[in-house]
Amino acid sequence: MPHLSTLTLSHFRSWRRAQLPFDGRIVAIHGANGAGKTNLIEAISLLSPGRGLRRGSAEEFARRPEALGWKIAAELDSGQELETSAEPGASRAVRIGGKAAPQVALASELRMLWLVPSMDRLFIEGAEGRRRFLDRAAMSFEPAHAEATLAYDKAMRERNRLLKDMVRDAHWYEALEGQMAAAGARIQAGRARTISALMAAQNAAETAFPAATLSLIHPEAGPQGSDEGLRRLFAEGRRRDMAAGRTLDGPHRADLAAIWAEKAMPAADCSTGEQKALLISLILANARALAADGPAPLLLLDEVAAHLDAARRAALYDEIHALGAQAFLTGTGPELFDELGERALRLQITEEEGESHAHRH
Ligand SMILES: Nc1ncnc2c1ncn2[C@@H]1O[C@H](COP(=O)(O)OP(=O)(O)OP(=O)(O)O)[C@@H](O)[C@H]1O
Repeated sequence: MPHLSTLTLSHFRSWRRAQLPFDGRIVAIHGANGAGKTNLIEAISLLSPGRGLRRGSAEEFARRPEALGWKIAAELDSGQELETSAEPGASRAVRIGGKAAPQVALASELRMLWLVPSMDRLFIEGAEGRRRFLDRAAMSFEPAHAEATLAYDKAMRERNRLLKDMVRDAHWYEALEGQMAAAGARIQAGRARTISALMAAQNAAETAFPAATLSLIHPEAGPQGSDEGLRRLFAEGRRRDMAAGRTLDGPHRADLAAIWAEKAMPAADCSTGEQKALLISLILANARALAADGPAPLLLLDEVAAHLDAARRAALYDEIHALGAQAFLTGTGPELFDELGERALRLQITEEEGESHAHRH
């Protein structure tokens, strides 16, 4: 399975400089609050396209107070080298094998899934987070999903500008709506395939985690799936959209509905611990589905262990180990990782005078 064999951090958040070797085993990271554990796995998350697991900006990542340029470099077991960095005031750049590359190209090098504490409220908060969660899963299966969402958003922003400027001329809209419909239909198809793949992977597995029944829903009924249907939806919505000054309906309003299958309970009504178990279940299902026809993804699981009782924790570790995935797990105390035994490499993170350090033991 592909894994990181070395990670080098330079001036990234609380990390001034570090070079960390890994061996493909699970990495159990412990340390006090604020030591820099999340910063470490956030750095790894930036080896995939996007803004990382905390959705930060290139500027925020720069180590304060110096605010020099930052850099993250990794060597994979295949020998491939990935690097991402940003100079002060510039956006982040990517190099693959020493050559400048677009950010989206990272998705073809490494597949990565993560679970972070801010996702604990995923089922309770607005649709945007769930949509992003689903789209990230879709991208993990098909990197081209990212391009479709970028194309859709770009055309929609231009359409919204016309709407705000009260442009009435239909032909200005037709080209943009055509682009939105084509990209939107691809997005919706990718989402539908992802939902089927996740549910199939949950149902096929022997797992300690609950299965969720998933569906794609929309705030309004309308043709949301096909190129032609979407074209009609946008054309018919023009007058109403103009009054609102933006595109009111379309794939950008879709939502992921989740139900705890066995209890027929909507996820939002499940307990905090149950919601966490559902999320873990979805991430594991995603990882299993990926591993079924390709390499297992990297897993970044921030403070997941602390929320689970000992039996569920042991089950999680067994399932990750069975996947063969290189997983990075964080927690405040080393005892949270006892059940992993020899299956994990252990890193303690400490912080001194605002600088994080890693100690292997
Ligand atoms: N740009 C930055 N420059 C320097 N330090 C930073 C920067 N951004 C965040 N920090 C510091 O990093 C620390 C937070 O690190 P991190 O979020 O990794 O903690 P953690 O070990 O995961 O802790 P917890 O267990 O509380 O989640 C804070 O002390 C914060 O001040």
